[in-house]
Amino acid sequence: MSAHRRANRDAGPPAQRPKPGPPTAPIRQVPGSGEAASGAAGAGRPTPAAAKPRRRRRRRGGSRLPDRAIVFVGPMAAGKTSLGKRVARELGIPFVDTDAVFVRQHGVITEFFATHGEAEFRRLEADVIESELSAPGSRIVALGGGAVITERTRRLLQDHPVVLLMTTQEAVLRTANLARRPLLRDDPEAWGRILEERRPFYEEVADVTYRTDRATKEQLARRVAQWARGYARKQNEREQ
Ligand SMILES: Nc1ncnc2c1ncn2[C@@H]1O[C@H](COP(=O)(O)OP(=O)(O)O)[C@@H](O)[C@H]1O
Ligand SMILES: O=C(O)C1=C[C@@H](OP(=O)(O)O)[C@@H](O)[C@H](O)C1
Ligand SMILES: [Mg+2]
Repeated sequence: MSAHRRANRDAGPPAQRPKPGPPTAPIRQVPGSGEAASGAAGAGRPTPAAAKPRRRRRRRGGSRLPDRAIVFVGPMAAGKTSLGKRVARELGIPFVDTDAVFVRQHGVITEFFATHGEAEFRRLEADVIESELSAPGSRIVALGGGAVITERTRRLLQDHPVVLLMTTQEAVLRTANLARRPLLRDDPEAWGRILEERRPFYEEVADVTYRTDRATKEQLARRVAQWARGYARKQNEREQ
């Protein structure tokens, strides 16, 4: 079993194509908690304010974070955008949401779907993602939920640390703004069906999985940030 499969123990069957690159050491997934257990996530960790100066020192050292985009994937309304922003803040690095870039370039997504259809959306979405992933340097990049169905995008993700966020339909229907999501607004219950269609793709690209319905955003932001630092450490060890 590959390292990233071990990290995805609660996310379903093994990927057909193991993803190369770090992490190389096992990163256990705590069953049911959705947290990577490679570090002491949660208890005893510094407050964000206290942690800030230390993060800055680490960043100047230049070796504490992956030197490329850390990518968030997962089903609609799992928390990619909101958690991605928080993790970027926690790590002191930029955040990019590829849906927001799409909107700046092509207009509102619901309207784009209505006028041009999903296939054209996917083509342009993949262009946006390719352009964002090609930029060097540490960044968090949140994708739209359907981005992984495009093979070109999945191929690009092989070269990036990928965090999969998972949740449940019940949690999504409770919290999400469905009007902004063209695939859900007329049929919210489609969420579960769409997830099952895409699940193999999510599992193929993911290095680690977190459940966003079982912990607060604050807890998750710290845990994912910790995981990203561990990923970079292993990457550096491999390169030395
Ligand atoms: N633990 C959590 N992590 C992330 N988002 C959460 C969490 N709990 C509730 N939410 C809410 O779920 C919604 C997720 O929306 P969003 O971040 O846009 O998801 P996505 O980008 O995956 O579609 C937001 O309204 C967010 O406030
Ligand atoms: O899952 C999908 O097909 C989509 C998800 C959306 O992003 P979020 O996952 O951020 O809601 C957005 O890209 C578009 O509405 C299509
Ligand atoms: Mg989003």
